[in-house]
Amino acid sequence: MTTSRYEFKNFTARLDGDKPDDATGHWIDAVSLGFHDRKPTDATKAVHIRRGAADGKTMTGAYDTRAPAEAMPGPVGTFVGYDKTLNVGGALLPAYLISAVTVRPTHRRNGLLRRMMTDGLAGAAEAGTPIAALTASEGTIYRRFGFGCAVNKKTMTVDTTPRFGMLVPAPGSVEIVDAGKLREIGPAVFDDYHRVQIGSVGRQGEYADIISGDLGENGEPDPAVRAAVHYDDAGVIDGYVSYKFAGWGQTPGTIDLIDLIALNPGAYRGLWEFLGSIDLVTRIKIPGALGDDLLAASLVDARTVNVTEDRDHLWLRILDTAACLEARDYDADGRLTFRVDDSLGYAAGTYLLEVAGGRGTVTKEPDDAPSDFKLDVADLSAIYLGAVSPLTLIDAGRITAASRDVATTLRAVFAPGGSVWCTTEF
Ligand SMILES: CC(=O)SCCNC(=O)CCNC(=O)[C@H](O)C(C)(C)COP(=O)(O)OP(=O)(O)OC[C@H]1O[C@@H](n2cnc3c(N)ncnc32)[C@H](O)[C@@H]1OP(=O)(O)O
Repeated sequence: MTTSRYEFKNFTARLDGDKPDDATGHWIDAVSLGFHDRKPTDATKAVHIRRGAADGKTMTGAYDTRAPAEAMPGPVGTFVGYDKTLNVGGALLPAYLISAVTVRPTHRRNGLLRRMMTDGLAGAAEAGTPIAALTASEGTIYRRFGFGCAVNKKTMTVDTTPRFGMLVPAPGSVEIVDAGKLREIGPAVFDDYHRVQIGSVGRQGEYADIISGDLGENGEPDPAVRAAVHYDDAGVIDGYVSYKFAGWGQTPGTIDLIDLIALNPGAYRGLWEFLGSIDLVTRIKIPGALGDDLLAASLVDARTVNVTEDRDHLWLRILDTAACLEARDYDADGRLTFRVDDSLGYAAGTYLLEVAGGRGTVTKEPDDAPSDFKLDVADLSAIYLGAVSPLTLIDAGRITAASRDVATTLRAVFAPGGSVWCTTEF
């Protein structure tokens, strides 16, 4: 495996007048090829470039220096990295987000992903970013780079026939608003939500366009997008929903949820009460639902909620063990020593975590110091937010614990202070 025939270039997306410049246009074509999407028009590419400008994305392209003249122009490998924040419970931690990873089928398994990933992680570590994050197209790719799945998501359908109803009426009220209003309301509500929701990842600028219907799947505005907001008892907006009728061709009548953000459980229940009240529709499809079953617990008939898929969503990769462990809050005190393996080196070592009064202090110990746990950085990353129980990973043979006592202490110390959920797709 060699990457010597390839040239790697980093750049930011650029427009040349109304069109993407050649490098950017070809790079976007390569990404659409990799994900089997339709080739976007120059106008669509320009919309995405303008909308994404504020996210500070660095695009990487891998170019074949031996490409024949007939070959599709542009990179044969693509990769994007940019900086956002991750709510780790008690803090918004700077996070390096990775996305748009593709390698052309004719160049796969030559080490291009490995090269782009290791370069990207090296840059993030050098910049002092303590953690990296991604969502994966397949579950088998990223563990080798130190990523562990920390948050799952559920795809659900909800039956809103008369069986649907809340056990306890929600507080506040709901109003339908013009979807365009979400362009301002949406990001403001999300910012408040991001500050309190463990597992939440800061969103790309394009979200404002998507939830307001300004940017549909084909890059054009989507007039089918509708919106409602929830007001608390004091009349303050504390949640919104963006949704779309799936069309008269669908039986039963169906609404596809685009986004639902609620700052508290009352707003969440209120928005669901509203969705359940929409006439001519008896099914709501949700692409990524709260993992803790709040909806089912709120309903008269929990069987109206059908989980059609429950799978990995947010993958994390700790780059700085001490910074990550000291950043989050803890609900239980404890004194635990971890021996962390990391094939790329960043998080490796033996660390003592001492938790008192909700805060953790980390001391780096000699590598051969005795430890309570031996684990790979992928598994430390998986249990970090608390949604994945360390006991499960111990039983799976992924974490070695010195005793059951230290294992139960670890579970108590790492238990999250609330639900852990990530609604950001990236
Ligand atoms: C964050 C995201 O963007 S997720 C989207 C990922 N992209 C896609 O799914 C699009 C379609 N697939 C592709 O474009 C490519 O097949 C990629 C990007 C997944 C892999 O790119 P490649 O250049 O072939 O990977 P590369 O040769 O660097 O392989 C690196 C390692 O990953 C392994 N690997 C690569 N792809 C896969 C896979 N699909 N499943 C399991 N292992 C894989 C390789 O075996 C290799 O293992 P090793 O180094 O431990 O021996």
